[in-house]
Amino acid sequence: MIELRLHRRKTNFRWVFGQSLCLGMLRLIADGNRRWAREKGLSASAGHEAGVLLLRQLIELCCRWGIKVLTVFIFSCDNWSRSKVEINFMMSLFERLIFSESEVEKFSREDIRMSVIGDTSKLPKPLQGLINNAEETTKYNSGLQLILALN
Ligand SMILES: CC(C)=CCC/C(C)=C/CC/C(C)=C/COP(=O)(O)OP(=O)(O)O
Repeated sequence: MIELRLHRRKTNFRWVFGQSLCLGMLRLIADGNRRWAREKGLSASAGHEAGVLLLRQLIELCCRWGIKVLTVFIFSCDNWSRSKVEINFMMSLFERLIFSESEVEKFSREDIRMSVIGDTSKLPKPLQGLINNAEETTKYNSGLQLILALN
């Protein structure tokens, strides 16, 4: 299994995907959203939003390259120490861009099975509901297994 910290400038995606294709699984740790935004003179929120869009592209690539299991660590316990505003923004991103019904429908059309690992009990209740719905809706899909590690 390949594990890397996802840093836009340092990651050789071609190499990573080549290796992962052989092994069928890839494990990523989201990192550097704020640094990337700062370098571009953007806000942390813009960095997180770009991070989620990058995640969507990675998922597409994994489907295309035939990777069977993609695990992404998108929120760690340490992240709770950030400001309330930033945490709320990250939670709203997860709700809107990953677990909303319309996004889950898209994942399902691509035959992606979604699962969440980690302690979800501290997440906002609406997000918990969306996660349950995503797991339930996609549980019989047999393409890419997308595992999102939260908290
Ligand atoms: C695959 C991918 C990129 C997904 C992004 C999903 C997302 C919005 C996660 C939010 C929390 C997080 C751990 C961001 C990582 O960058 P950071 O805020 O720790 O940035 P820093 O390392 O520059 O401080």
